[in-house]
This record gives sequence, C-alpha cells and structure tokens, in this order.
Amino acid sequence: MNKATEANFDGLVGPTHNYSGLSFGNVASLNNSTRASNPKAAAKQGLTKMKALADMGFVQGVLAPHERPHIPTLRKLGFAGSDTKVLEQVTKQAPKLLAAVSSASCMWTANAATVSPSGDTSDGRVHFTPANLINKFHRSIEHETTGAILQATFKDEIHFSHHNALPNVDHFGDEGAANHTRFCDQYGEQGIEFFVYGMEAFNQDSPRPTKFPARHTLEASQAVARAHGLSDKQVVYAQQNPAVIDAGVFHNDVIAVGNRNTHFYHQEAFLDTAKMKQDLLKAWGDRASQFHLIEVPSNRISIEDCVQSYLFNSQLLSRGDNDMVLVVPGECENNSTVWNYLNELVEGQSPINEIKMFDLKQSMSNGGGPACLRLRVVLTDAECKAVNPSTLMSNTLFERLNQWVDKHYRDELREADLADPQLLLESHTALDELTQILNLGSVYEFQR
Ligand SMILES: NCCC[C@H](NC(=O)CCC(=O)O)C(=O)O
Repeated sequence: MNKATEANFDGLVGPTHNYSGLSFGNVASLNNSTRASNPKAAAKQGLTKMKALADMGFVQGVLAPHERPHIPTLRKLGFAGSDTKVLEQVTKQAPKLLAAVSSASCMWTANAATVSPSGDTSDGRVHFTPANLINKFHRSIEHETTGAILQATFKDEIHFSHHNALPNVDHFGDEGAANHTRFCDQYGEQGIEFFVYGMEAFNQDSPRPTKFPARHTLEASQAVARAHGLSDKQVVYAQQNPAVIDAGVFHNDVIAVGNRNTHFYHQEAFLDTAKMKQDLLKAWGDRASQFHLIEVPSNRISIEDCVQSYLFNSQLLSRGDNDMVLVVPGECENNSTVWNYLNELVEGQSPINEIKMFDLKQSMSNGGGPACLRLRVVLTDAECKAVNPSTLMSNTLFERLNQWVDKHYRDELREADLADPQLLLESHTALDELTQILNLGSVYEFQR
C-alpha cells in the first residue's frame, strides 16, 4: 500500500457571483433570488477557509472559476454580433438566460467531478469524470471547462486519467462528488466507494420525489463506477429518501458526510437505512466494529434544521487515526438545536472531536456550504508531486489571490448588472491574469 493523503481542491468564487434563483429545489437559491451579492467578500470567505485548512497541515488546492457571462453559449443559442451586441440582445429578449450563463456556480467543486483514487481503480491511476450537471441549464455548461481545468491541474498521464462527462440527458444526470463518498481505513489502500442517487431512470416504477427533481440517477453512478474500473465488491449504492429531496435536500451532501471509517448522516437521509448500513458493513469486511455509523435521529434534529444550518454539508477531516475535525458553516452556531448537538458530539465517544466554523454566508445564500466548495482528491506522495504546484495553497498564493480579488472584483452585484459589458471585460481580464498565477495555460474559450 502506498502512503496517501486526502487533498481538498476548492473552487475559487468567480467575479460574477450573484443571486438569481436558478436552482429549483434548492431552498437558499430560491429564497435569496432578489438580493445583491458581494463577489469580493464571497471570494475572500472561500480563500480564508482554504488558507486555514492549509495552515492546519492539509493539502489544499484551488480550482479556477469559469468565464462568465458565457458568450459562446449565447452564440450557440443564436445571438450574434460583437460581445456587447450579444449582451444587449439577450438582456432585451431573455434576461433569465443571461443570468443562467452568468452564474458563478462552478465554485461548488463537489459537483465538478467524481474522483476515484488510484487505490481503487483497475489501472492504478486517479480517475476523474466531470459531472454533466444536466438538471440545471446554468450548471450543464460547466463540464467542458471543468475538464480543461482538471487536466491543467492533474496533467501527468502516468498518474491521472480524465474521462468525458456522461451523455447529456436526464437518464444519466450526474452531480459528481456531492453524491459520492469514499470509506477506507488508510487512504492509500483500496476503499469502498459509496454512490448515492436520487432515482432510477430506466425503472419508471421505482420511488422518486414528487415536488423537486432528483438530479442524479443510479445509471449515472453505475457508468462512472465502470469507467473508473472499480471492482463490484468495493462499490455500494444507496438511494436518497425521495421525501428529503422534496424537503430541499437536492444533493446527498446536504444530509450526510463520510470520511475513512466514519459515516455521519441523518436518520431520514436514505430510502432504506437498514440496507445502507448492512451493505457498507458487508463491504467493510471483518473489522466491522471499527466502522462508525453516526446516525442523527429526527427527534433530535429535524430535516428543516439540517437544510437551514447545513450541519451535514461539513468537511470531515482526519488529523490522525480516530481524530477528526468537522468543518461547519457559521449557520450551525446560530441554530441552538444544532449547536447543542455538535457540542455533545465532540465530547462523546465518536472519532469527531473538534468543530471548526467558517463564515461562508455568500456561498451559503446560494445553497453551498463548506463541503460543496471542495473536491476531495486522495493522492499518494508521488501523485501529489505530479499536481500542478501553482494551484496549491501557500502563504504566497494566498496573498497573491487576495490582491487579485481586490484588484478585479466588485463588492456589490445585482442581476441587472449582468448586462454591463464592463463586467464581461473585468471578468476576462481577471481570468486571463489568473491563468498565469495558477499556470493553467489557455483553459478559456476567450483566450483561444
Ligand atoms: N453543492 C451546492 C450547489 C449549489 C448550487 N446553487 C446554484 O446553482 C444557485 C445559483 C443561483 O441561484 O444563482 C446548485 O443548486 O447546484
């Protein structure tokens, strides 16, 4: 077994971060659709979390934002002429479309891709499949650039294998790592990959939500498991409880989080909790007593409190064997039921023995907590050395990115501002400079 560690790659918030109510089924996105955003504060809140984790000794990387408004999409949809002309026309004819192609939603890199570490894959490489995010138009335009950025970050073909996104249809709706968790004893050994889905696409009679969409299908997860070369006995599937999707749990990472030998989840998260436990314990094998199932009962914390506080959208990080820290959003402290629970949890017998809290309000107001903002990539020492070093957080990079944000970002943005041709120019200038800072090459269409 190779020694390995879990790295976190956070999405850097882009200059057009705004609230426009694009995500039906995501309570925060719908509730905040008329508010002004603060892109500068949003980017800095994210950077503060990344830096704090790097300072705690974790490997922390940065994934660049995408070009927005995305003019190439508007051109595909028939708008023509200069960029300014395109903006002018779309503003007049289809303002909601402009909002959709302007979203900074690629910041939530838990949805960027599904990643399988080399310990799990048949060819011994780390595999990446960008998520097609087909359920929301504004997110369905992410996967190509995501793929380009992942390839510029994890370049070496000896260590890294990059797949295309799955077919762009609802049957293969894929929301990436937000619905994927890996359990293991040590990171470098073969682990259990746990795929959670919202519905079975090819089985009309199977249970599914009635109010909000199930974004992710079983068939998508199966395709990713095949493409990554995972062995059947190391893969476990579980269906989300349709009722919690209808209550605002649009991704499983709003209601469950896992790391190594610990699964922390809500009693109502899964359609069949007993089966989920049985399947995980079976895959875990003969050391079942070392696997921790921390189930939060409904009479302790309601689904509504989970959705409001984002308790489970936390990062569960190992500082050593049986020593984990839970990184939660500030909203958890403001909810006394959740806060009391967390204090009891760290004092109890579970491996979770510290809580760290971050102010991520700008992202939270669009339904993205600490876990949404990061893509986990388990890397051996050799793989870690092969990562593009300019993307790894350090004192220098932290300072450089803060200066970059100060120079290029606005501190207030409303939906109406998205029509401003100056914003497009600012965004291109900023991203062009960023590709140099992160040494990414020409990953954006406007650079080619
Ligand atoms: N993992 C968290 C994802 C949050 C994301 N929100 C958004 O896209 C909201 C954008 C807006 O409404 O402006 C989503 O729902 O997929």
